[in-house]
Amino acid sequence: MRTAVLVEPTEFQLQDRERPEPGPDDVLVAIRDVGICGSDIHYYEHGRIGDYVVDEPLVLGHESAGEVVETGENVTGITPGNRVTLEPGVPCRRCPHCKRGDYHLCEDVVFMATPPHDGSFVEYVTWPADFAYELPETVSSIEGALCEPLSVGIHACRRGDVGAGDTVLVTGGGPIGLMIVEAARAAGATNVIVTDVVPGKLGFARERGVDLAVNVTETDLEAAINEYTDGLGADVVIEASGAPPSIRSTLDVVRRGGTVVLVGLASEATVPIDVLELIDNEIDVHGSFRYKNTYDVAIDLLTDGAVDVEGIVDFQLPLDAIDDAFQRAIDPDVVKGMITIGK
Ligand SMILES: NC(=O)C1=CN([C@@H]2O[C@H](COP(=O)(O)OP(=O)(O)OC[C@H]3O[C@@H](n4cnc5c(N)ncnc54)[C@H](O)[C@@H]3O)[C@@H](O)[C@H]2O)C=CC1
Ligand SMILES: CC(=O)[C@H](N)C(=O)O
Repeated sequence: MRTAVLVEPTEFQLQDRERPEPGPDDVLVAIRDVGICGSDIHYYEHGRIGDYVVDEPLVLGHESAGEVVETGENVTGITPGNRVTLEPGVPCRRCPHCKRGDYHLCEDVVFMATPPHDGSFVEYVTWPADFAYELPETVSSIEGALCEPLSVGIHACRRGDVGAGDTVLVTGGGPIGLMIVEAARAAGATNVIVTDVVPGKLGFARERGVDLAVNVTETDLEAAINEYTDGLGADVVIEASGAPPSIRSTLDVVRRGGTVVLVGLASEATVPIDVLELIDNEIDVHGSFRYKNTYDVAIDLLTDGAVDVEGIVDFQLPLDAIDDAFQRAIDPDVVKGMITIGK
């Protein structure tokens, strides 16, 4: 089967690998669509993300959907021919985190495209059947693949307890920021504001109907939010850029008693914050890591037409053109590239 392998930073090799056999609890999936995530681009360009180092050839890709072609003997409920989306992180199911329901915090998780585990830029993947979710006819394979970043958005909104009537500020208008916007609206937020530093990203966020888009290189964010909220501040601020100045600014723009959710992975390990400001204003600060129990919700939201994920896709290219696809995806104006396999 054709497999795109990152053999060195910025170098993919298309290899022919043996098709895997599903285990008794697995499904064998013919992969159709895979999104290119920011983490894939980071591994492609730099060969590492923090402590995760690509020191062996690695298959990237973890936002994937496809069609079941075979099932293991214990699998019920999914049959060949079903279209599915794959939740890319499979936990150990036995550790204290898994047992208390926080399976996304499992330290032994097998997460696609995170060294040393291969991902889904490949024709076939075997995956535990309970981490494969059937897609209804009305949900496309691309939408299925994008259940992954949408899940990041849903989880972040849950962490921020986003609810009806909230004013939500999302800092960073990349794919994750835009998925947070979708999830926040679906949760009932009535005012959604996005910041960025790239004019094209802000223009795109405006086209997608955000209530306010702020270029923080030109506009004082605190003043803009004060004006927009009559001096109150945003109910929930969800940081999705990872830029230290943006992380620092969250406490200046959240209302007293509000919530800050940190999603963006800071490019610096230490970002100073004013602890007294945090205490005096009784601000809740939450980290948000990946997601748990979001795939069914993501599919329901897509089925109901409550979110738009396909609209963030800039281009689709076949697996053979993966080099071109990554070169295009690096452009800061590009939001989401997709690889199409097996069509
Ligand atoms: N916590 C988690 O579970 C996850 C975290 N992430 C992280 O979330 C962040 C966003 O992911 P993507 O959207 O894929 O990344 P991205 O790099 O495509 O988007 C980030 C956006 O932030 C903008 N930006 C840069 N500096 C800014 C500033 N000072 N103020 C406002 N915007 C600024 C960029 O122009 C870009 O549009 C990344 O740090 C990524 O590593 C991604 C997935 C899961
Ligand atoms: C950090 C990422 O972008 C990636 N989606 C992951 O969850 O590891």
